[in-house]
Order: sequence, then C-alpha cells, then structure tokens
Amino acid sequence: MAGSTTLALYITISCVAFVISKIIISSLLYRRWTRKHRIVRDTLSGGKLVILRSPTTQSLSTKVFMKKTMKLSNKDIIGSGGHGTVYRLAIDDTITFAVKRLNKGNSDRERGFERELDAMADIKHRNIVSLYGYYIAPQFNLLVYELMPNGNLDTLLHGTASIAKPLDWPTRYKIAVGTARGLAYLHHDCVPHIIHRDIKSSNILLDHNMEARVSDFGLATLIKPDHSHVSTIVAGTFGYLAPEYFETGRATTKGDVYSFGVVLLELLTGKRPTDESFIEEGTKLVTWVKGILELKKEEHAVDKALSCYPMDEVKKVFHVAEKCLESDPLERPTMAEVYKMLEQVNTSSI
Ligand SMILES: Nc1ncnc2c1ncn2[C@@H]1O[C@H](COP(=O)(O)OP(=O)(O)OP(=O)(O)O)[C@@H](O)[C@H]1O
Repeated sequence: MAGSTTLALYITISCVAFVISKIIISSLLYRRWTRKHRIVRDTLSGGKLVILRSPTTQSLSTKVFMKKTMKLSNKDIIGSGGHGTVYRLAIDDTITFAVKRLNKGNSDRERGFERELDAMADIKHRNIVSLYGYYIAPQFNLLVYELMPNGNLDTLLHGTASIAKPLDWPTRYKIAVGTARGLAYLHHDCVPHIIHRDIKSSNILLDHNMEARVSDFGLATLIKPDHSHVSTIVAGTFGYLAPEYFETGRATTKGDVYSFGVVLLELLTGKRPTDESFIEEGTKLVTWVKGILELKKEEHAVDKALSCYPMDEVKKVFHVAEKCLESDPLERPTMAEVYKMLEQVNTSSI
C-alpha cells in the first residue's frame, strides 16, 4: 500500500515538474520572440502589425508607418506578380520600403503568405532580400521588405528603352556569384533548409551596389535535412522548371540548381528562356545553347549587347550552366559546388 502511495506521489511530482518546465520554456521562447519583434494592434482596421527589430526599423514610428501604408495608391506600384502587388513606401527621405500586398479570399495566396513569413523571418544574408515586418488584417496581408533600388534582373536584361545601357560583364558575373551564394545559403545553411522553387530572373533583385538579392518566397518549401518535398501541383515558372519536376511534382534543391542554370544562360545570352524566336523554331533556350556548346562555338551564343568580355571567363560560366542543366538531377552539382565553381572563374573581382 505504502509502495503504491509513493509511486503515485512520484508520478504527481513528475507531472507537475513537466508542466512547470513547459510553462517556463514557453515563456522564455515568447520573451525571446517579443524581443525580436514589435507587435502593434491597429484597432482601426482590426489588423496586426509586426515589425521585426533591426537598425532600419528602430526609429520607425508604427503610427506613421500605418498612416502612410493606408495611403498607398496605384502611383506607388513598382511591380506585380502572381502573389500580389508591390508598392514603394517612403516613410521619409531616408527610409523607404517595398510593400507587397496580398488580397485575401484565395487560399493559395494565404499559403503563399505564411510560407513567405516562415521562410524569411529569421534570414539575414547579403544575397537575400530582408523582411522588415508584416501586417495581417481581415481584408489583406502585407509583407514589408527592404526596397531594392535597381529593380529586378529580368527588366535589366530584357527591358526596353527605359534601361540606359546594357549590363556589362563584371556586373553580370557579380550577379551570378551573388545569386549562387544566396541560394547555397538557403539550401545548406538555413535550418530548416529552404527550397526556393521559383528561381527566375524577375525574382533576383538588385541593391544600390548591383549586388543580387533573391526574393519572392511565396512558393518556398521548408525541408528537414535529407528530405525532399512532394507537392501535388506543378508550381514555379515555365521555362525555368527542371524536366523531372513535370513527371514527379517533387520539389528538390536540384530543381533550384536547374532554374539557376537557366538564369545563368539569360545572363550569358541576354535571351529569355521562352524567347519568341525559340518557340517559332520549336526549340528553347536550354536546347539551343546545349547544341552550340557541343560544337564549342560559345561566341555564337553570347549576348550581342556585351561589347567587351573575357572569353575565357564566359566559357567557364557556360560550363557551370551546362552542369546545372544536366537532365539527370543526380548529375547536377549542389548549389554550394556551383557557388564555388563560379567564384573560381575570376578570383580577383569578388
Ligand atoms: N523588395 C523589392 N524592392 C524593389 N522591387 C521589388 C521588391 N519586391 C518586388 N519588387 C518588384 O515587384 C515585382 C513583383 O514582385 P513579386 O514578387 O510580387 O512577383 P514576381 O516575382 O514578379 O512574380 P510571381 O510572384 O508571379 O513569381 C518584382 O519583379 C520586382 O520588380
């Protein structure tokens, strides 16, 4: 009898200790979270604004932020995509943000929003666009990013008259290395690892220094090490998707490597992956370049807008792209290897 009373006592003490430790751990985690974030409830719109603590947001008045955000209009639009509209938000002469607005009512967008938050909240890297905060309201959600003054790579490479002069080779090379560095960080250094799933030139933004920043994590997948993600729908952008993705629907880091290979070809050739001339000829950028590389005639594929470039470097970058674009994903290098190979193309310029 005494034995069973002692046992009951032990079980009770263990349960109480377990519950207390859970409460302590939860409150410590909450305190850590609130130290990193600043939460403001906006009673007018019924929304919740979360500003992530950073040197840029330190002096930011949330009242001013909300007031200016609510006044955003069509004249402030800097871009739009499948997941929302992006506005330029100027708080004052020194503080500007890019605000992505996602309308509610579409569950895909909701999922995109949550994925983007999960994927981005803790990432701080020189080649990834920083998230400064977010706003959740009944009618719409907002993501607040650092503003990239030089826009996106797609416009810089393929845009029309508004672009003053074509990108020179050192800038293209720097963008290639920076993007590879950012992607290698997502694949290998983030916990959990992140598959971007929508690498394309319009998702590579340029800062004031023409340093590449990977953006748009709307389709990103968080994966545990050594696992790949299986999705039931084919997502991503036509022209950039790895061939195996159409068959398996499986998003893998090697799928991102393939898409990055397509971006390298855009930088080298100045052509879009779905250029009209390819469609007319029943081919595509990847097939066209592979044919030229087999003949060892790289100079025929180089962007005509590049007036002066070191042929040996260009050839090496074509070679890296070729490896990224292997049909068999197992033959493709990892993003860390791609970054290393690119870095070695010109050791003096980085
Ligand atoms: N932080 C930013 N700074 C400057 N411009 C930005 C920023 N974020 C997005 N943009 C601009 O807004 C455009 C739209 O961005 P968004 O991520 O919504 O869509 P997308 O990548 O073009 O298309 P999709 O979402 O369909 O893949 C970008 O191409 C870019 O030009």
